[in-house]
Amino acid sequence: MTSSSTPHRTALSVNVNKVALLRNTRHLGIPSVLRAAEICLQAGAQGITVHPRPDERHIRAHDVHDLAQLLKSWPQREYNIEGNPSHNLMEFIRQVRPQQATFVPDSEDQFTSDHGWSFPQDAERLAPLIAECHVLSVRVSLFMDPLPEAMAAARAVGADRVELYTEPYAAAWGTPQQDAELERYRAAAQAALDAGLAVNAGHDLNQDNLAAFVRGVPGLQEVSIGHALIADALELGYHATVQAYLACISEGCNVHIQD
Ligand SMILES: CC(=O)[C@@H](O)[C@H](O)COP(=O)(O)O
Ligand SMILES: NCC(=O)COP(=O)(O)O
Repeated sequence: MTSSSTPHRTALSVNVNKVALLRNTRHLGIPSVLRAAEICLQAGAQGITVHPRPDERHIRAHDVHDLAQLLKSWPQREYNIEGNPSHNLMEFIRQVRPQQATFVPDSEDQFTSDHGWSFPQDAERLAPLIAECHVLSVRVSLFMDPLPEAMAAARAVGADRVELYTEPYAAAWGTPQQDAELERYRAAAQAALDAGLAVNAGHDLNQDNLAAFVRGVPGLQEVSIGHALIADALELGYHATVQAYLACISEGCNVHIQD
C-alpha cells in the first residue's frame, strides 16, 4: 500500500495520579509525587498529567501547585490538568494556567474515567468554559470516545484537541477484535484531523499496546499514560520505565514513507 506521512514524535505525558494514591495511604509523604515527576522528566517525558478529582483520592490541591512550580524549571515540557470543568477543574486552570486542560465528563464519585463528551447535549455548557481557557492561553482537549461523527461538533465548541479514550482499544488488545478496534481509532483520529483538531489519546495504554496504536493512528500528538506506567515503574524504576515507553513510541513513529 502506498502511504506517506511525515514522521513526527508523539509526546509522552506521564500521569502521576497513582503515585499520589500510594502516598495517601500513610502520613509520611512517600512516595513523592514531585520526585516521580522530576525523574520522569529527566528520563525524557515531554509532560506531566494530573487528574485532581474532587474527592482527592489521589492528586490533592497542593500536588497541582507543587507540580506547577516544578514545571517552571522545565520550560519545554507541558503540564496537562484533567478534570470536569463543572466541578473543580476551572479553579485550578485559573490559578495554574497549564499548557493544556483536558475536559473529562466524570462524575465526582466515578471509579475512573470511562466515557467521553456527548454532542450536542454538552455543547452549550462547554463552549464558554473552553473560551475562558483560551483567554487564559490554555489549550483545551476534550476527552472523547472514538466516534468520527462527533469530531466536527467538538471542533465547533472551540476545542483545540480531542483525547481519544483508549480503554476499548486496550481491552481488545490480543483478541480477534484487535485490528477492528484499532481501525475505529484510526477513523476517529482522521475525522478529528479533518475537522481541524489535533489528536491526543489515553487510558489503559501500556508497553504491549502502545507501539501499534502510535503506528496505526494518524497525527497522534500526545499520549498520557499513568496506571500501567507507574505499575511498571514499581518493578523497573521511573527512569527505565519512561525510556521503555519512549522506545515504544519511537517504534510506532518510525513510519515507512513510500513514494
Ligand atoms: C482521563 C483518563 O482516562 C485518565 O487520565 C484519568 O486520570 C484516570 O483517572 P484515575 O487515575 O483516577 O483512574
Ligand atoms: N488521560 C489518560 C491518562 O492521563 C492516564 O490514563 P491511565 O494510563 O492511568 O489509564
